[in-house]
Amino acid sequence: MIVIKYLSYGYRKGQQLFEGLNLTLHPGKVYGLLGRNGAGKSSLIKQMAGLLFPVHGSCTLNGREARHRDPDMLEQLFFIPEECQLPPVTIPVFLRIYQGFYPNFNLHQFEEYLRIFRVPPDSHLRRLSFGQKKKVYIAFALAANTAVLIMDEPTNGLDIPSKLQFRDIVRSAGCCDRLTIMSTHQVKDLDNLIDNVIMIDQGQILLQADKAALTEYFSPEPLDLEILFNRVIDQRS
Ligand SMILES: Nc1ncnc2c1ncn2[C@@H]1O[C@H](COP(=O)(O)OP(=O)(O)OP(=O)(O)O)[C@@H](O)[C@H]1O
Repeated sequence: MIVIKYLSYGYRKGQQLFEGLNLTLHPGKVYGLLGRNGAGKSSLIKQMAGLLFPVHGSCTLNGREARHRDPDMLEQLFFIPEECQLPPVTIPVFLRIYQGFYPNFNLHQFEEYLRIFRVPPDSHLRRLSFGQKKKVYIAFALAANTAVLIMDEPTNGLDIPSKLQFRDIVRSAGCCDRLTIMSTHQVKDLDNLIDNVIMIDQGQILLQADKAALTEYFSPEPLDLEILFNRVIDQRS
């Protein structure tokens, strides 16, 4: 569970991005963090990953302060940044170095995800394109089977077929108690993966709701997250 309580944060003194933010995320759910460019999505999920620290308030992962980045917490947390930096080694060497950090890592799953993404498993990471590197990172992250998986704009840099493969892989990797949160400003890319929607703008949470509840609310009209998102944002402008 991720619990954010009264979190305030700003990059510069006197300029608050978040002020008194509260949010609780539960295991077993896939959260979509939606917001336009500059809304604060990356900053919020970096707080969850312990990469930015609250000025006031707290952010805890399963009861531990994220900012402490305890080894016990880190082996159950995977964060995929928007731009993935990977060491200049082959995939087998990468695996030898990193898989030991994740006790639930599953090699068979990793190989299967690479196969679906069409990345040769013996590739040298230095020779892969931006999108191919991102696929290796995503495959590794899902195969790590951590309790918490945080992805920042995971579909950025993926071409259209790869976005479909991404959706298939995330769906097939879904396990009952993993908490997944994905940020995006491209709502359509993640629409049918998400089961809870969080919309933020200018550092504030505009809406948090289960997609099932939203679907029922909008029934008999089909729920279109992109239209809802634009409507919520328009009301603020
Ligand atoms: N390192 C930084 N130093 C100063 N300001 C920053 C820094 N990183 C982000 N910001 C500012 O914080 C605000 C939120 O940025 P953030 O990257 O969290 O937004 P975002 O919703 O992830 O945007 P995008 O969709 O473009 O990735 C923006 O106004 C941005 O200019």
